[in-house]
Amino acid sequence: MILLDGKKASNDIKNEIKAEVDKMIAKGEKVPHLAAVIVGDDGASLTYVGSKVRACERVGFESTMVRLPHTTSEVELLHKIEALNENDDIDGFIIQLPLPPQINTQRVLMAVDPSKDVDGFHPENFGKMALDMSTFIPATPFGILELLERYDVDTKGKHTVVIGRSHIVGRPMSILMSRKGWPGNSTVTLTHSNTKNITQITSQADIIISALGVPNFLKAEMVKDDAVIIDVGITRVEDESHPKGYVITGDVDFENVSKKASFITPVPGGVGPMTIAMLLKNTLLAREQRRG
Ligand SMILES: Nc1nc(=O)c2c([nH]1)NC[C@@H]1CN(c3ccc(C(=O)N[C@@H](CCC(=O)O)C(=O)O)cc3)C=[N+]21
Repeated sequence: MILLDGKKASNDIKNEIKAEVDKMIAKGEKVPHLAAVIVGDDGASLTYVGSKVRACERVGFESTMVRLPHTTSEVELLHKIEALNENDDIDGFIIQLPLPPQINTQRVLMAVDPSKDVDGFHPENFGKMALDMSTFIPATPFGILELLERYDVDTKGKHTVVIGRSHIVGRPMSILMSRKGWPGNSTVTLTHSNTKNITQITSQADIIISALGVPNFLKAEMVKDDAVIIDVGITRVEDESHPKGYVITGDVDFENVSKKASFITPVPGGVGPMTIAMLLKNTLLAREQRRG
């Protein structure tokens, strides 16, 4: 079994990005500037956005965190987005999800200038991705592709089973794994909450990408020998014995599944850190495209 070490790969990527930023600085160019908008004070969301800001500092990017109260109206958020779209100093920005219930997420994501949409959530960018056009690929799926590539995982002609059809992971992942080229070229089955007999499907998978959010959902009995296992789950499970009061738990019963797997991502330290590294990569791309 080979561990797909997202912590290590993300550090390598950050060093590569840092080297690019150093070149920009040496030439007297403006460095990439990422903004993150967070509405409300959900603990997990604040942690993730905090990690993104720290990652920016680490590679030499400028960053701005925009904090809005949980009572923010959709119109107020749309005005903030308009300001970020027009602010020439900002190269890319993200609206941290989930948003409070009074705000329509799809309308908000459609308001982001596609050229600054480093999350790749705008329908124009999602459409481009589905059509193999160059665009911002959503950070989590992008990070998974990057991990498969860095560990030289063979995906061609393999059966990939994706669990979960979310707009930010499962759905784009199913499209990307079926695309021509590598990583990709696999035969994809997209499973979800209405899938019947999921064990019958996962047992036939060469590659399983689980983005469900149910701790320890994927058991050893559901996996065939030598499968490649990608765990996107990051649920906080209460645990009094831990200083933080919780442990981050993946979708995969790692202890038992890892005994059968050829490659497997740990949680934490797998897909999560890759997500942050690829957001930085998209922001660097946004800067380069805006410079022309
Ligand atoms: N607009 C938007 N873009 C996102 O990319 C986005 C989002 N909204 N909403 C929530 C999800 C989740 N997400 C994670 C990022 C990093 C870790 C991460 O670094 N995880 C660490 C552990 C972090 C911890 O201690 O909680 C790890 O897995 O090792 C996890 C999850 C980005 N998301």
